[in-house]
Amino acid sequence: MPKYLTLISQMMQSSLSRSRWDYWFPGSKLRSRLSMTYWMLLSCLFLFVVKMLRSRPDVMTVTPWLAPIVWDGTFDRALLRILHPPANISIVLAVFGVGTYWLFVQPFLESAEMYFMPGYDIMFVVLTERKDRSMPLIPSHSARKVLFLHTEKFNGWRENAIRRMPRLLRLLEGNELEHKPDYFFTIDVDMLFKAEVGPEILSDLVTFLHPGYYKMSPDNFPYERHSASRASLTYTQGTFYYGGAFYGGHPDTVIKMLHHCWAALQDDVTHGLVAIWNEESHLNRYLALQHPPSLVLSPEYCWASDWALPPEVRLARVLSVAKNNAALHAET
Ligand SMILES: CC(=O)N[C@H]1[C@@H](OP(=O)(O)OP(=O)(O)OC[C@H]2O[C@@H](n3ccc(=O)[nH]c3=O)[C@H](O)[C@@H]2O)O[C@H](CO)[C@H](O)[C@@H]1O
Ligand SMILES: [Mn+2]
Repeated sequence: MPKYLTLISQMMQSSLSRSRWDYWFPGSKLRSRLSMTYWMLLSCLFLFVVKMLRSRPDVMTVTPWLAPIVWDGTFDRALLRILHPPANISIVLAVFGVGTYWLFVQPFLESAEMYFMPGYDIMFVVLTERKDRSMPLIPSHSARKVLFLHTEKFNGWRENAIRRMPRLLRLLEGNELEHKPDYFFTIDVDMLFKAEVGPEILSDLVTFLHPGYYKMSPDNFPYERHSASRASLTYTQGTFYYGGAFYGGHPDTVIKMLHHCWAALQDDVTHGLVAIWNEESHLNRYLALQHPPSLVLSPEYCWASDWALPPEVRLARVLSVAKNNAALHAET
């Protein structure tokens, strides 16, 4: 065979030989559909990131792992309502009103009734040791339900705060709820909703930037620094400091996080250790190393009521109430 014919035959064979792509996805139609979907998804992600970055150039709106950081002006509620149709989504918001913290329950529920996820199917779960729970709570015309559940009162503020984790696990894994909600959130009770908190918070694992540390560099974060603790993070680890007051997401994801953090916290206790910010320190380590949040709320979602608003915080959607800790904790 002449040399040039051998060359042509070799070229044809090599073009016909199956590439790795052909091997996994035989059939050209499927192949082209997959590659089209891939490019469409990639372009959507690119457009999304560009839009997020341009919407609020004064603040960080996307984490290094591409999770949105929700600031006023970064989302379109009408669009989000289409993506998360209120008719199809059930949400539980759980709060603890144990001991002296009972006094926060009424104003908290009134504000939540007004501003927490208007239009959605909401069940408020209030966990308390009190038998007498009589108060107006939320207006009787409200479509929202309040479920009171018993929880144990422990000795002292710290114990009551950390014991929320195992109690929430029991709530989510047991049969106290009629059915598992689509989303589950928990929040400190010493809070007031001041403006709408809507579908922009719906995601797999949600937490918020602590208002005291969002402008600081990670080496100034109050992470647990003692290497013996299971909450510890080194000075080169972690990107953000998250508050422990408000978190949630899909129930199964929250359950996984609670199991991990509660086991780590108990392990610390058996070694005589208490992390610097209790369960908040364990949450921070989990979110920094094990499972980065899929959505991060800006400090708009937990601002302190006695702090002035800096220009980047256009509004406080949720305010933590100024409280007299000495008096509150003395009686609890
Ligand atoms: C804004 C923020 O990020 N707050 C966190 C912070 O302190 P805080 O000072 O905000 O904690 P806190 O006193 O509000 O306690 C946390 C919550 O536990 C409940 N509670 C606590 C004690 C008690 O006797 N009865 C009772 O019901 C109540 O719902 C309260 O809101 O650090 C705590 C460390 O443990 C928690 O991580 C809080 O979520
Ligand atoms: Mn609080």
